[in-house]
Amino acid sequence: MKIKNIIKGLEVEKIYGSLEKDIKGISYDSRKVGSNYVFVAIEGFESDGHKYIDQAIEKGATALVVTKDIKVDEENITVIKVKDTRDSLARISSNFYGNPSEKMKLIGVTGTNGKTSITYLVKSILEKANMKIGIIGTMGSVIGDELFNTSNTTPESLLIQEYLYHMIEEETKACVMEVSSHSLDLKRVEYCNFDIGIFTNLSRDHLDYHNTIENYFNAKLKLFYMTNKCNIINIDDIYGRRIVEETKDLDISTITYGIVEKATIYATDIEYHLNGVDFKLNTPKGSIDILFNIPGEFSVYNALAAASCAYYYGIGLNTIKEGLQSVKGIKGRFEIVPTNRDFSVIIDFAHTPDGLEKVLTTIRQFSEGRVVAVFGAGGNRDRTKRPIMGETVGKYADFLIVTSDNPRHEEPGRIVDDVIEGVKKVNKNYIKIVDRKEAIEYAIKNARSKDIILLAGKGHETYTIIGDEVLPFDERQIVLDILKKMEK
Ligand SMILES: CC(=O)N[C@H]1[C@@H](OP(=O)(O)OP(=O)(O)OC[C@H]2O[C@@H](n3ccc(=O)[nH]c3=O)[C@H](O)[C@@H]2O)O[C@H](CO)[C@@H](O)[C@@H]1O[C@H](C)C(=O)N[C@@H](C)C(=O)N[C@H](CCC(=O)O)C(=O)O
Repeated sequence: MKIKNIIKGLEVEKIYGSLEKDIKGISYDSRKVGSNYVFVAIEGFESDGHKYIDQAIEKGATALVVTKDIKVDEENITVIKVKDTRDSLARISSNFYGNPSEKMKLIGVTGTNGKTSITYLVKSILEKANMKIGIIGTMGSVIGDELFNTSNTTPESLLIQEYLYHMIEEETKACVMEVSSHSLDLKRVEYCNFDIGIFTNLSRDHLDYHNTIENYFNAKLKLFYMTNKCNIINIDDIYGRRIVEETKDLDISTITYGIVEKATIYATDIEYHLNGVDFKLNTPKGSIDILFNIPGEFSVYNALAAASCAYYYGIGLNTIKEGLQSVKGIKGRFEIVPTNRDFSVIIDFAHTPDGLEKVLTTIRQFSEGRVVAVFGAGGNRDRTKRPIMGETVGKYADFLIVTSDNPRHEEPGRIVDDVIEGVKKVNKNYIKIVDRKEAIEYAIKNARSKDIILLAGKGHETYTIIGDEVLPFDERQIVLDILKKMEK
């Protein structure tokens, strides 16, 4: 594609050199530049892409997108100066891949908790309506029948556009994408043509990045100004009600959902049990009973969000029911590990105070024995939430084993101490075992009849991040190995 076509719609300050060159690819990382590439120099948090321009040229870049004045051989290298290279990266990536989001139904899901589950529920329902669906999110990206692992929940704009392009090639009709607050702030989803935006809930998280919950909210809010057709909002959440208020003058539809507040789509007759939750799904076009296979109130909210999306697309209630009921579970979301013992082990991704409260109150509804929580907090991420996580788990669990969870570059013992600071305020029944495998082993070896052991934080992850290393760590397998060892 010629440079002049790639930069269509780009806000350009100055251009040096020819726009007639053919471009074979785009990269914002000098190490990944190939022959006849555009290199986009981004001023990041750790480093500045402008420092790597020489390397990018050496590797074959023939065009540069920059924000700073630079000196290069203008005969051979085209330089495009812009105000914002993150925004520019999103624009040129979308152009390069033929603006794929305009050729499909794109559904964005944002909020602190529930995003991943909702993407899989939407996929399940739309598939029952004979639509081929792609996913971009925490558990990787689903394109056709393949799963591609991504390190971010919402990848960089270049990768998003590439994935959407491949989805179109696979004749995918819709993509459900988890949209993180970081991605909204860092313009990864700019120029994505969203049909629908879904809001789940908002609670304390990522304050290391956003500093205040208000900034965090404002980042999420952006999505609801980007959608073209419909915003789907949980109005039982105070921030959901704010989104409805803030976007009320936009010329798009709003569907609200909830259990408590008067919403467009709502649940009644809710009956909770350990293996799921039954409820009546009510819509303006009628009601239907749902036997949902994932327990907890949070599951009702997730199901309502997905049902609202399907409802907007005119999918009938029976198909919605079929789609919801055919989901037997979602990896790492209230996942019960089969132990064949008189105690239970549940793996859940909960890693925020609100997420932990939701999963623990759900367990509390059915627990007949003790609730034992094995959990920790991630390193190089929001420190302020650690004691609050400790206090929350301390309130709901009978016994706590505070351990490591992706320490990254921090000293794991110190992170555990930060968590314990909060635990101590409410509960004295805790133990510190920094090594997560040993912590799980301790929980299982000391389990009593009817105990429920919650392994919180890792969820679907099958690795642990220590320093820059990503090491294998699959909790399902670890539990089974420990049980096997105990049999000997
Ligand atoms: C804070 C943050 O989000 N940082 C993201 C950001 O990094 P950055 O732009 O600051 O990169 P940098 O390291 O300073 O480098 C600046 C530029 O120099 C370039 N460079 C660097 C070295 C070199 O040799 N050559 C070169 O060209 C880099 O490619 C980059 O373009 O842009 C990178 C490329 O897209 C992201 O990978 C990176 O995410 C980091 C890894 C991250 O962990 N982000 C987390 C916080 C995040 O985004 N999380 C959300 C939410 C998850 C949740 O909900 O729990 C997510 O969506 O995943």
